[in-house]
Amino acid sequence: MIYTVTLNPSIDYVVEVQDLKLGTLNRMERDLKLPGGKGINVSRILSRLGAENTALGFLGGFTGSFIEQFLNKESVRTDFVQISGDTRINIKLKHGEETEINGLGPKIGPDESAALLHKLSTLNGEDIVVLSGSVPPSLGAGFYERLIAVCEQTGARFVIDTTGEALLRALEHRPLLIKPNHHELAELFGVTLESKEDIITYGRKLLEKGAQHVLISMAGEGAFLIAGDKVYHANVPSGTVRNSVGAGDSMIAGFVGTLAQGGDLLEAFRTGVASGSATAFSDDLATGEKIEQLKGQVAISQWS
Ligand SMILES: Nc1ncnc2c1ncn2[C@@H]1O[C@H](COP(=O)(O)OP(=O)(O)OP(=O)(O)O)[C@@H](O)[C@H]1O
Ligand SMILES: O=P(O)(O)OC[C@@]1(O)O[C@H](CO)[C@@H](O)[C@@H]1O
Repeated sequence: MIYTVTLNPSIDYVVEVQDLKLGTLNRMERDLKLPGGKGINVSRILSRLGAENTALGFLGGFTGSFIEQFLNKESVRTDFVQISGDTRINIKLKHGEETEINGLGPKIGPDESAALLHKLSTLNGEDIVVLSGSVPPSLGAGFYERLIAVCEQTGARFVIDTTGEALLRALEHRPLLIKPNHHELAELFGVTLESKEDIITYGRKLLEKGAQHVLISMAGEGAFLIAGDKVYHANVPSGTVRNSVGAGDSMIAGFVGTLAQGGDLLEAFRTGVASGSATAFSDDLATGEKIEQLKGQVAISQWS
């Protein structure tokens, strides 16, 4: 079974304003309220791909109830720790370009964090845990390390989608997958990546530091998968980008869901890319049908 962990879920309040003017009243053309947070997005796509999963993390208040009900209506299984604070609301403002304003997130108390660690301690070696997204400030920057330690005790494999020090510290624990985009990869090493060869050189370093598979997404410019001594490249399908929120999460879901269902590495890569693009071409996250449709447009070749 796959478990996703979203420490800091959100309602994503998607607001479309045609001609945004700061310092005055603007009226919305359209708005949309969606359950958000990276692990939750992974869970929604996994369910659409038929991959059994449970969404874990913290939810509280009226915003938390909205998310739980929405997920349950989509038949996403949930087992969140209920907290006393209100789950945050993140604003996704579409005004020709996309501007995001993400909340800090509620305070998580010691009993609440202990309850999540306890849930994870019941997993086993058959399970995969996807750890995604920001950590609420009250949990402290090292909280992912505590979750990884529990995964290691149970034998569950883990995927981590975070940035900076937290990602680097996770590598020695041999994550099944990490998925930086090329900008995050450059930031991790404090370098400028001038060419595809540079991207591969630094991607390989993440493998050397412990990651089992490294996916490097480059938005509309394709993606690399680095595994063992092989590097594969995928093109991305063409289409009209409507929304980039959750494209990376969809890619992770497509990859991990395929592996968990017994698919091979290249099929996982293909499904990952198709899932990311299918979300980029949709208002909400991708549907299973759209992902299937796009898979045929993803060509994978061995790069080196
Ligand atoms: N312009 C695009 N055209 C086609 N596919 C895209 C485009 N942008 C994103 N995607 C798809 O989504 C995947 C992930 O995109 P990206 O590299 O932007 O990751 P990310 O930065 O983690 O995404 P997010 O916007 O969710 O943070 C890509 O590999 C690709 O499959
Ligand atoms: O603040 P974080 O946890 O870094 O990111 C949260 C978030 O921006 O990521 C998801 C898209 O990947 C959205 O659903 C959500 O609003």
